Amino acid sequence: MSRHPSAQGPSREWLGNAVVLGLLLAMAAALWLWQSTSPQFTDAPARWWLAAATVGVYLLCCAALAVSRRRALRPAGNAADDALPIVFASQTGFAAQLAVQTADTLRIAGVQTRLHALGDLDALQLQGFRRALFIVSTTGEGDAPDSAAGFERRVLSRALPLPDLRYGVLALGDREYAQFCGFGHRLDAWLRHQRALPLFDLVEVDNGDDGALRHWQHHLGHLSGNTDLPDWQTPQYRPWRLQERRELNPGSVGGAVFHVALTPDDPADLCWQAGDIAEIGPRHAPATVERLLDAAGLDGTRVVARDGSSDTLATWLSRSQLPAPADITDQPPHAIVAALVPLPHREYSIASLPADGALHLLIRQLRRPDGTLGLGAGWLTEYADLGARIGVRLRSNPGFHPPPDARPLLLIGNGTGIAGLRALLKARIAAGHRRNWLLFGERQRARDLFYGDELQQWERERWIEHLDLVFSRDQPQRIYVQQRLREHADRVRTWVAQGAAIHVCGSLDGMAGGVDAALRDILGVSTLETLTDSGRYRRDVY
Ligand SMILES: Cc1cc2nc3c(=O)[nH]c(=O)nc-3n(C[C@H](O)[C@H](O)[C@H](O)COP(=O)(O)O)c2cc1C
Repeated sequence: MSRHPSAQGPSREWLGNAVVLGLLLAMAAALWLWQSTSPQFTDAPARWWLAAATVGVYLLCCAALAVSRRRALRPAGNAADDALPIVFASQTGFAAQLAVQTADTLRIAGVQTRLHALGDLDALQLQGFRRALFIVSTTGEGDAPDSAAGFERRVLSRALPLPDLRYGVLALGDREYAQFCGFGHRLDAWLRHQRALPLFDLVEVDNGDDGALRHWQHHLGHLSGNTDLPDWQTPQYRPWRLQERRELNPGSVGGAVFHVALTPDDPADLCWQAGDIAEIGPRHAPATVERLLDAAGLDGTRVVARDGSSDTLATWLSRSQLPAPADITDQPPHAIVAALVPLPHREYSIASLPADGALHLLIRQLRRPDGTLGLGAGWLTEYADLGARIGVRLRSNPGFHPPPDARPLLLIGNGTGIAGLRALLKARIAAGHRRNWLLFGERQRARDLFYGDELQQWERERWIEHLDLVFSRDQPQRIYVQQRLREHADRVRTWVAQGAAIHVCGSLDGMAGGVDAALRDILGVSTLETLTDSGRYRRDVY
């Protein structure tokens, strides 16, 4: 429902005006009587009652005007308006351009949006938002863009409770500057301080990096419920091979989870750090492509060139959004390939180190409502044959790299989140750092303890000082990592006092929020904010 005046209809406006006019006439009559010499108004009590009634009517008019003005000023993005506000602050235009691109992407996914310049917003509008995306750059030496400097002075300098707001921040910057994404981080910290809840963690973009922008798109996909939208910029995949695939949890009540190992054609591609992300180019099942080719009466073995590379028509189709058979039936293969849109990438936390000689991924098979497998899981866990070529691009994720020193490290996660934590543990062991505490949750110990032998061996060899495993369904009452964290509140405080960093990897829904709330209660809001600001509390949650 819109709050625009025209949508309320002229009759309400006329009625309102008529009421105000009536009240004004009543006041005029009262004032005339006040001055009158008529006997019933010459005695003092009657005159004072009349005066009080007149003042009361006047105050009522003022209050009605204030309420109607407040309503008229309320922004388009309030609870009554479903359009998702996309708020941007740009110095040289890139953030503004990405705001438009974000709005276009969400529109394709069926989400209505509304663009706002941050500098034009006021506190009242912000309080009206239930969800919002912020796309902001940093200029000068960590400054807000000029157009948003006033907003920072007016709004960010004060408290403004925003407990009903859920938000995401895309922070543009350049790592060459000392205060990388400084304004984005200040905005994010302020929003968190006002008790707004992040939809996902802040995404930093270094110098327009395509990979970070694809990560933002990945979040837009989840936000809109459509994860199959084309990438803004297709990754430059490198050729890797599927070397190993193993189901880790047969019989689990959850979705099947696979350990997948990939090896590069070029050994120089074995180059990443613990905490980094692999972007994978998914493909359709061969049977799906064959059905399309049969229906369109086409020969899939025809070789076609595009953008300097050659492949069969079937291979081109397997990497692309599939057209309807009728749209390609009488088309020449080169015209079909020229019109194809590449499938979007899929992201996975890397579970190994280059020293392992392979990229290890942990992938849960997720199914769409119609029962078919999702794009990435389908390709990597079911359709690709061993030895098949897999397109991979590695993305640095500095926000989740291990601490550079021997400080204690508290690793918390659930489900496939163990992937990123395993890489961090391997890096800690390689560096000789023993003060590691792993707190991991899944459903049943007998089925879902991924990499259990390895973890227990690390514990025996004292590479893991504390190994806390929490299985939600192994006892009548459900327990999760956040409860176990609370049980160990004293140890958490001791470790943090000793300089520990905290890394969280796994589900955004449930786990990450629960752990965040537990840490707030255990350490206090201001300590947790300090840990976040100093990079000692880091998350890779999805
Ligand atoms: C004069 C100038 C100062 C900048 N200062 C910073 C800075 O302090 N920190 C940072 O992370 N990026 C800094 N940047 C990089 C910008 O944030 C980055 O180029 C961004 O993509 C610009 O987005 P915009 O076009 O929306 O303003 C600076 C860029 C310029 C031109």
